[in-house]
Amino acid sequence: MAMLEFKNVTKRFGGLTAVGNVDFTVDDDNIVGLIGPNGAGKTTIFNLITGVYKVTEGNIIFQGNEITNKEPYLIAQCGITRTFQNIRLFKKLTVYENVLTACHYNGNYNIVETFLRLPKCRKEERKLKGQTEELLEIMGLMDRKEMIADNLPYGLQRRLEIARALALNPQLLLLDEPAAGMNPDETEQLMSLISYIREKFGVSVLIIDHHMDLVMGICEKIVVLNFGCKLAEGTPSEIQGNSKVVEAYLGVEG
Ligand SMILES: Nc1ncnc2c1ncn2[C@@H]1O[C@H](COP(=O)(O)OP(=O)(O)OP(=O)(O)O)[C@@H](O)[C@H]1O
Repeated sequence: MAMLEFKNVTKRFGGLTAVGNVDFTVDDDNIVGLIGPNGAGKTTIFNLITGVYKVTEGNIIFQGNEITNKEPYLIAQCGITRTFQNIRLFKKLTVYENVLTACHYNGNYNIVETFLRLPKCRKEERKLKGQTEELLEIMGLMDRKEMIADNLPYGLQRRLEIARALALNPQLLLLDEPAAGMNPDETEQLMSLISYIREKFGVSVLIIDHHMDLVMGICEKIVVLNFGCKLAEGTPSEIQGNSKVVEAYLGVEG
């Protein structure tokens, strides 16, 4: 069974069809790429999956359950988390605090236990601090843990955002242009990291990116959008050899 089924989904903004009757699936343990020219509807699809935008027509099914038009916090609770094209962090908090606050979402203690500093609360706090350090280690951020997030180099801010998304223990991670602004070396390191994250956390990943080497290098499947419609779907080699895709991206000689 597919982890995520995006079934004949349409999103209209007034007269503009941003996503028109698009369908695709994301299987367990898969990395799927969503590519297409600017304005093709990629981020709108992320906003529909996460409940930020309401679907006009169609259905979104996650692990067999209908999540169409549910509230974003309920969808996050189901196990879908995301990063954003324009990075969203607590800019004035440290790197460590950014991840710890996200880990607290999974904390299993209440306000009374916290106030009274009961043993259960102290044990939970130790567990969350351990989780935070493990995530910082994996993301290569441990040596910057006391740095204010806003002062981190751009590429590391993107890694920090992924760490925060992973702190919520997702089953499906949505990454919106994680390599934006990165140089080729950083992009290559990020590719290895995303593959490692899939193995380590057993998550599926849906990724939007314009770096073709990244998308072609790590995805099992690629979905290509153009003007809100699905133009093609297939393995990286199928997509690279698809004449419609080459035409949409590169244009044809007149
Ligand atoms: N809230 C909104 N209101 C009106 N139109 C919107 C809204 N959000 C997106 N759109 C429109 O929907 C279309 C698809 O936009 P979207 O941001 O999904 O494209 P994209 O493929 O992610 O592009 P990019 O690669 O530039 O980020 C665009 O024409 C955009 O202007």
